Amino acid sequence: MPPIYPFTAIVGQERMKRALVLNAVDPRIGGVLIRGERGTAKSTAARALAALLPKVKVVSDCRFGCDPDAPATWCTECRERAERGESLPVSLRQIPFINLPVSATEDRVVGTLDIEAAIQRGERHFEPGVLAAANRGLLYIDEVNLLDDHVVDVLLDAAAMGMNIVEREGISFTHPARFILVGTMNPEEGDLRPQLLDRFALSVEIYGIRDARERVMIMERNLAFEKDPLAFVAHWQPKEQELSQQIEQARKLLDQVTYTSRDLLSIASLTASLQVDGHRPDLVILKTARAHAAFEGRTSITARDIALAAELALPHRLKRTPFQQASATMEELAERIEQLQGGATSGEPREHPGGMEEESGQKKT
Ligand SMILES: Nc1ncnc2c1ncn2[C@@H]1O[C@H](COP(=O)(O)OP(=O)(O)OP(=O)(O)O)[C@@H](O)[C@H]1O
Repeated sequence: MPPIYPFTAIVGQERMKRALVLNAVDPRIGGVLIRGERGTAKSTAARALAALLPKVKVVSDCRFGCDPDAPATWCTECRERAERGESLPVSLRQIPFINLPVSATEDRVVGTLDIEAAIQRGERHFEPGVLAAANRGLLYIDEVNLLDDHVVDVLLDAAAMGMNIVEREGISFTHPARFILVGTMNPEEGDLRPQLLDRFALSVEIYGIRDARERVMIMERNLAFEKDPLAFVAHWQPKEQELSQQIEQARKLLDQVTYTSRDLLSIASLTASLQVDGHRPDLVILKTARAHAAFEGRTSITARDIALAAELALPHRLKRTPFQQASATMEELAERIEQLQGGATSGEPREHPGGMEEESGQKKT
């Protein structure tokens, strides 16, 4: 594999980096949509993140990279092998980075069942698609707004469920499809339908950096990388290692992160006052705030975690009137949340267990 430009060598673009890292801490957050200018390190950051993430344990000869420690998520083939009493070989694998082409069809994404083989020979043949290749990795969809709406719908459904179920003529095949979803788009080339927009958990608006010194730094680093990629990668390796370990620690801590009823009330008051649609944003803010607390090595969330999460979860969900600016700044959001924290005095805060599933009825995917 050719050397990859390191994540930690990307200059600025902190909000995009934060959204990506928090999805890596908890892929159940549900992905990030990066909207904005070309040439702003979107694909560089996504590819670099996949390269630095810790290796994962897989069933070595499984086409879907099933997790040997999570039998409930196994594909149809691993399940059948286990039922036959076969022991499944285990190895470590680098997480895959999958780039979805904009011309992708539904079959290419979900995979195909060979019905003729089933009818003529009684055999089940499943040709894996992009969802299989992306399992436990990072799925990058460049120009998601130009992809067929139905394909986006199928992708987002699988991402939310964490599995891909293909059914045809009474035959079905299931495999896990848990991945970090990263979509990008240039709004000048058309927007996503609001229904699809809302199903991306987080969003980030990205612009070219205006500061001349930072632009110089971008040139210098890219020239150094082009001149001697291996030396450049080696130079950044300690920082990459540090971030990788921080993400790994955060993943372990995540289920222990608690929140109080006051935190929930802060989130609810914020989303209610901004009149966002539905309840998805509330859940996304909570999950993201927990991932941020875990990333900083804490086991309870603070108003700042909620503010940082809201900054990522709300921009694409704020309703615009013709005369309104949709982008609430970080400071405005933080101010709102701090006010809400101060005002939420009804009853004593109650500790909740780390898992939000009990509270929201949401299942881990
Ligand atoms: N902030 C940055 N720090 C370091 N390098 C950067 C930065 N922004 C852009 N670059 C460099 O600029 C080039 C273009 O970046 P990249 O291909 O990631 O852009 P992109 O946002 O994915 O654009 P497109 O949508 O056109 O593919 C790369 O060589 C990348 O390393």
